[in-house]
Amino acid sequence: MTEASIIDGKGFAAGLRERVSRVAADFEAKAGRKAGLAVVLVGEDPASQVYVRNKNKQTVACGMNSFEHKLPVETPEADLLALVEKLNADPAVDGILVQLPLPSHMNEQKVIATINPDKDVDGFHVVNVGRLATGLPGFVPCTPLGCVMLLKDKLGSLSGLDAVVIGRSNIVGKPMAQLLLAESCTVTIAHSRTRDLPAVVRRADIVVAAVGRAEMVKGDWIKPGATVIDVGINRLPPAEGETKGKLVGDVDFASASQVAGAITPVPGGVGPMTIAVLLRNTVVAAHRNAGIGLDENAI
Ligand SMILES: Nc1nc(=O)c2c([nH]1)NC[C@@H]1CN(c3ccc(C(=O)N[C@@H](CCC(=O)O)C(=O)O)cc3)C=[N+]21
Ligand SMILES: [Mg+2]
Repeated sequence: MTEASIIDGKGFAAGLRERVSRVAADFEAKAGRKAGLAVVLVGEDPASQVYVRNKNKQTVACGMNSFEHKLPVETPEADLLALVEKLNADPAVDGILVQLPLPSHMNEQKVIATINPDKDVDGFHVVNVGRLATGLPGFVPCTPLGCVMLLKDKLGSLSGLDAVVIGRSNIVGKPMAQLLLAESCTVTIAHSRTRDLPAVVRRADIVVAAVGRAEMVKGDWIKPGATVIDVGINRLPPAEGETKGKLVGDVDFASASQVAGAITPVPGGVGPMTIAVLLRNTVVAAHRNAGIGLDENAI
C-alpha cells in the first residue's frame, strides 16, 4: 500500500493568514480603522491560556486589533454577560469570542445567546446555527470551516462523495455535517451509539474524526484512498523521562496513513486552521458590519 499524502494544514493556514492580512489592510484603508477581535477568557486553564495567547498574536500579526479580556474564575455570570453587552455595543469590536469551556457556574448557552450574532465569529449562536442549516449567510464555526477548506483544496469538488463524520458536538460534528451536505456529500453522522462503527467508516470517501478519543480510528477502518481529516487533539501521558506527553489525534496515524489517500497530521493539521479561520471570520465581520463590499470567497 502506498503512503498517504500529508495534508499541510499549517502551511495552508499560513497562506490563509496572508490573504487575511491583505484584506485587513484594505479594510483599514477604506474604513479608517483596523478590524478588531475581542477574546474573553474566564479562569486560568493552561491550555486555554495558550490558545488565547496564540489568537492574540496572530490577530495583531494580520493587522487587526486584539482586545483581550481576562476574568477571574469566580466572576459572576452577570458580569460576563455585562462585558459581552459592552463588546456588542463597541464599534471597534467586529468579532467576539468567549473561550470555552466556561466555569461550571456559568450557562454557556446563555452567554453565547448574548453575543450579537453578527459579531459571533465562532458561529455558535443559534441564529448562526440556523443560518448554516438554511443556507443563509452567517458565521460558520472555525474548525469545521477549516476542514472543508482543506478538503476542497485537496479534492476540488466534493459533490456526491460519501462522508462520515464521527462525533456530534455542536462545535464540530453537527456544523461539519451541514457544511459537507452543502457541498453535496452524502453525509453520515456517527457517534458513541453507532453500531459497527468500523463498517460505517469503511464506506467513506471522506472521514472526519471529532470524538476526542486518542487514536481511536484504525487503519483497517479506512477505505483505501479515502481522505482523512483528524480534528482530535489529545495529549498522551508523558513517556519515561518526559515532562509533556505527545499530542495525538483521534486517528491512529501510523496505521491510517498506510491506507488513506490523504490525511491531516496532529499537530500541524486542523488545529492551525481553526485560528486562521477565526481571523478570516473577523475580517469578514468587519466588512459586513461596516457595509464595505468584499468578495468573501476569494479569501
Ligand atoms: N469559543 C471557542 N472557540 C474556539 O475555537 C475554541 C474554544 N472556544 N476553546 C478551545 C478550542 C480549541 N481550539 C484550538 C485552537 C487552535 C489549536 C492549534 O493551533 N493546535 C495546534 C497545536 C497546539 C498545541 O501544541 O497545543 C495544532 O494542532 O497543530 C487547537 C485547538 C479552539 N477552541
Ligand atoms: Mg492539528
